[in-house]
Amino acid sequence: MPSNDLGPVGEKPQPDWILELTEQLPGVIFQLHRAPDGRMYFPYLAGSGIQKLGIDRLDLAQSALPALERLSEDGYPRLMAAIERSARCQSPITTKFQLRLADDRMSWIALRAQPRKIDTGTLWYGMMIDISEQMAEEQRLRRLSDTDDLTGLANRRKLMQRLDEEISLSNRHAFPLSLMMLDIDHFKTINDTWGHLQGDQVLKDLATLCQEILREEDLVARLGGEEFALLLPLTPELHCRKLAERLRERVAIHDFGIGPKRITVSIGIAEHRIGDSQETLIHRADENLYAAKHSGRNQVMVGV
Ligand SMILES: Nc1nc2c(ncn2[C@@H]2O[C@H](COP(=O)(O)OP(=O)(O)OP(=O)(O)O)[C@@H](O)[C@H]2O)c(=O)[nH]1
Repeated sequence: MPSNDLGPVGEKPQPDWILELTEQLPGVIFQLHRAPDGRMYFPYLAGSGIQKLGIDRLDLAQSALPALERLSEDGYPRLMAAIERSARCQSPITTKFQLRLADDRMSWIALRAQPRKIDTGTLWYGMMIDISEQMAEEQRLRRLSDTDDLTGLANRRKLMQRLDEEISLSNRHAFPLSLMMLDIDHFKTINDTWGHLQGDQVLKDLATLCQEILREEDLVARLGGEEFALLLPLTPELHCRKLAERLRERVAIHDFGIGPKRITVSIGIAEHRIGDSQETLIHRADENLYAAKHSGRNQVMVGV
């Protein structure tokens, strides 16, 4: 094909070996045409991925709609915005989205395409490839890096990330937000008396108790050792204090495998104030935890 020929390749005869090569590709290569009125179609489509899509390429040569209708709810506006931006700035499209394939599976698709202005609108030269496996692996690794090994709770890294998001929402919209810092009392004695394995079991059971008492949108994290943080979005201090009391009482009567009434916790609470950073909010909750420890442990403290 001459380099100055910008027309659709689907209209030109191709040698057999090109046809064979393109049909075997593990993905899809395409030309996508968009007219000034926004209508789109694929003048050229090739690759083994077309079978997985399960839409006749002759239909797609008339209109891109049957493929666009398979996009996920958030994938559709994202792709449309990418196409619009690419046409306006004549910049490449680099995006990914979820698409329903012929077997009804939602697959993650990566799309790269280069636009060219032509007389009849914009013509993209691009490729799509199924990246569902990579996305699943990425998700698995992200979960691992966000999770505390022993309890399966969120770890400090995840807490900081959520705290960042929730604080910026609260700063912007004045949504209430509360944070509890919780520490097991005399945990060293528990380890020394019952052994480290039993100590680990206490930590796991406490993680379960915390999760049972909170809502799904709350976050329980283990910060390390016997220290936990509970982040409660849309929760004012008064409500948080009631939950903290309930949790403290439940822990105090629970049998962690060493008989009931053996374990207690101290809890410090802080409510978000406009302008707070992660550090100031955590610091206030920590100060209250410290005060709870120094006032005799097995209590909830709010004051500072
Ligand atoms: N079993 C177990 N113990 C841990 C883990 N991480 C930290 N610890 C132990 O937790 C204990 C914490 O002891 P301290 O910091 O003295 O606190 P404490 O004994 O709870 O005393 P107060 O907090 O003042 O009530 C130490 O003995 C640590 O070895 C863990 O993952 N598993």
